[in-house]
Amino acid sequence: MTPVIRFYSIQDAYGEFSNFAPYPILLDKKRWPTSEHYFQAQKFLDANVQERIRSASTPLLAARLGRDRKQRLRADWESVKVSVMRRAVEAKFRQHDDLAVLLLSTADARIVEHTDADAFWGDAGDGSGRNMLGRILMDIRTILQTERRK
Ligand SMILES: Nc1nc(O)c(N)c(N[C@@H]2O[C@H](COP(=O)(O)O)[C@@H](O)[C@H]2O)n1
Repeated sequence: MTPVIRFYSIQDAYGEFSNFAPYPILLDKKRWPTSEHYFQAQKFLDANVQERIRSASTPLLAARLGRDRKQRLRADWESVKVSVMRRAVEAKFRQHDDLAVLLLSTADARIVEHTDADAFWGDAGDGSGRNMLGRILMDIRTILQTERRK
């Protein structure tokens, strides 16, 4: 049977896979404290709002700012959010080799963001969620496996 790796809290096993884990990334010529900061900031086209989110002191605060609907969400967000997440997560694993090694160590395990707080990026707690973050992680793992086999 395929093993399953469930992650969520950054304090627990495989917490490094969470976007809240403290692994800065360089993207769009800027340094982002976490992939969560980058993802949340891309919801907005206003450079000032993006900058406020980039400067947030914690990923939780960045997420709160990104979820604040007083700010106007970019019109195409629903159609671009998965590719934005993929870009952020790929940057994180390419820019931190220790993370790439950890991801590769999971071999062919199914990776699941396990939380009842999120039915899109996570599994909704009962497996009914889409687990999009887990899927992105597994896609990036496949790319890294292929590259490192060459
Ligand atoms: N720590 C945490 N708390 C929540 O309430 C969550 N929903 C998640 N999931 C992560 O949230 C990010 C997406 O946020 P949006 O709801 O799209 O603004 C993404 O990083 C999920 O992995 N995490």
